[in-house]
Amino acid sequence: MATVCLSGGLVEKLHACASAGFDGVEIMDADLVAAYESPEEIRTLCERLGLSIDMYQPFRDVEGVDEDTFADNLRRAEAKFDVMERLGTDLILLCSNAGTATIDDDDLAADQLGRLADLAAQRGIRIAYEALAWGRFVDDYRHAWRIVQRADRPNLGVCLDSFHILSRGHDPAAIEEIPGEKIFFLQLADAPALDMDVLQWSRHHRLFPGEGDFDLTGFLGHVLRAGYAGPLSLEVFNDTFRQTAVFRTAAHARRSLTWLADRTALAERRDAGRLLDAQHAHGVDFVEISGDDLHDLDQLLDQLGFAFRGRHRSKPVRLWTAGGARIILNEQLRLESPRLTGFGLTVDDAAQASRRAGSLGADPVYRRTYRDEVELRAVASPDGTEVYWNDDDPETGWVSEFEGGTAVAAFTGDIDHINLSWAWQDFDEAVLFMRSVVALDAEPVAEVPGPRGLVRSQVMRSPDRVVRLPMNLAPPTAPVPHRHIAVRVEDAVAVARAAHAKGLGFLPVPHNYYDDLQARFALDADLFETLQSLDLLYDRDAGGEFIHFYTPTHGGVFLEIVERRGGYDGYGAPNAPVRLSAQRQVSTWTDAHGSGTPAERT
Ligand SMILES: O=C(O)c1ccc(O)c(O)c1
Ligand SMILES: [Mg+2]
Repeated sequence: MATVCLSGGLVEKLHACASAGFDGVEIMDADLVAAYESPEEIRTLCERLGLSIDMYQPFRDVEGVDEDTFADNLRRAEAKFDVMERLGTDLILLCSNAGTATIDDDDLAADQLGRLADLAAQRGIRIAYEALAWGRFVDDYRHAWRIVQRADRPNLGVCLDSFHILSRGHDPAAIEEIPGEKIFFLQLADAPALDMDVLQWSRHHRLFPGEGDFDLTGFLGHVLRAGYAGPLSLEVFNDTFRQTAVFRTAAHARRSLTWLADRTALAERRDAGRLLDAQHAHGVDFVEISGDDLHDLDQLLDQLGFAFRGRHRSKPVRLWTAGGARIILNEQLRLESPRLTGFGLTVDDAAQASRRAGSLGADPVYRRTYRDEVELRAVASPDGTEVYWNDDDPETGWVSEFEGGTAVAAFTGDIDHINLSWAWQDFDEAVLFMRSVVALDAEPVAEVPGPRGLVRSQVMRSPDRVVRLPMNLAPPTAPVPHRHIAVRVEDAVAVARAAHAKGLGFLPVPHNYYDDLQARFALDADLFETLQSLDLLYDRDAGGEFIHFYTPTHGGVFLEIVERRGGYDGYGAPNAPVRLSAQRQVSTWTDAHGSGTPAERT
């Protein structure tokens, strides 16, 4: 772990690395310079914590300069070699010159690196030369390797950093042409696919492996096939991770490395460090809403046509269902306003899913259960939202613990998707959590316009696409992140009509939306009239059509009813701005006028 990834002072960072299970660190020059502890004290602390100091970094701007400047560079280097001796580490990272280089000449660069290496050799120090993506004359790892070959010193090798290579689109396959023992160090970082200045991208937007768009499994495969046997180190410059609690970020980073090592072990057919096979979810078992008083939600579910299936035998928990859509209302937690606090997934082997989650460092959740009740296996996601696994038929299993319900649902449904919003500091960790612990795949990041700006959104889904979790970034001002449950039905128009008849107020859709819909799709008159009269939304893609509507929000939750016609594969994203604006309209009106919705006014 590079200490630059974490928040706080050097001593805290080292404690956090050790407690997360790292066995070595790259110490950042800036972290040491700002520390009150001497290099000897840091060395002792690392020894006691069981951390090796695998590298000291970075040293900058050595090669491609005139002789006077180079002489000063050697003087600077000697001072850092002194510090390394006191720290007890023998490897230093040298970044390709991005600041002072004036002479573009590989022979000169090789000569200067060679002379630096000779100076280092007198102290038993090795140098790992890294091509920065924004280096002045050397910005490609293949170029750095050519210079290292030309210098031809035993204590001079390369440092490979996935960010510099993949951000520039350089083919990592040529890594296999470098002998493994000349790769002195490996730094791993993921990143979102952005089109921006590469230095800014690197310094602010790197992510832990599994959180971005880089193919790190493929990358690491090339490095291992080259014969590299040194540490796998994370070097992630990211403003969010520098602001979150240091122990938590270290644990999060460790999960990322465990996951990547496992994926690569699979790809490379190595068995070392292999996790249990992932359990792919094949359905949503239930979604749970918690709050102090959930009677408004009882009413909402009743109006939508859900069946009340009863109360739990031993807990203040109620169950509503419609076909395979099971919604639990839980009044055990003393939350002031309702929140979506958990969901269950069906898998082949729940015990294995939870053992694998444990190996990935996920926090187990304990729910009070009695001997004659079904054992619940769950873990807590980054913001505490609980994820359960079930490998039984729910109808004969946990559902039978609910008693006293009689009604039959007005329709059959299924959970189509669960929309989860996350606070800014939890989002990246949530992507990794869903990918690693919950074994979902990540779709590319999208941006949805809303009244408060563009909202970052990313869909996570099971390989068979049955379980879908669109995730988005909650506005920083929201007191509770809004989340919703989308229920798929055969006939959304019929469900809407019946719900209207039972007095359910929908989110009012602006007339302008329907004008625009007609302009885009030229719908037939009947369908158009139906949509408009019932406040329904519509979308179409190459595969089919989508009809949907949203209920009003209760605390932080609302429901969506969706109908997929043909092979429609989206989530009505083009309608999200209209939904967000309608929700804002309702809450603005409520804030200003106390209660009620515009729909109730008309
Ligand atoms: O942003 C930088 O300057 C920087 C420094 C050291 C590294 O290893 C690196 O990848 C980037
Ligand atoms: Mg680096």
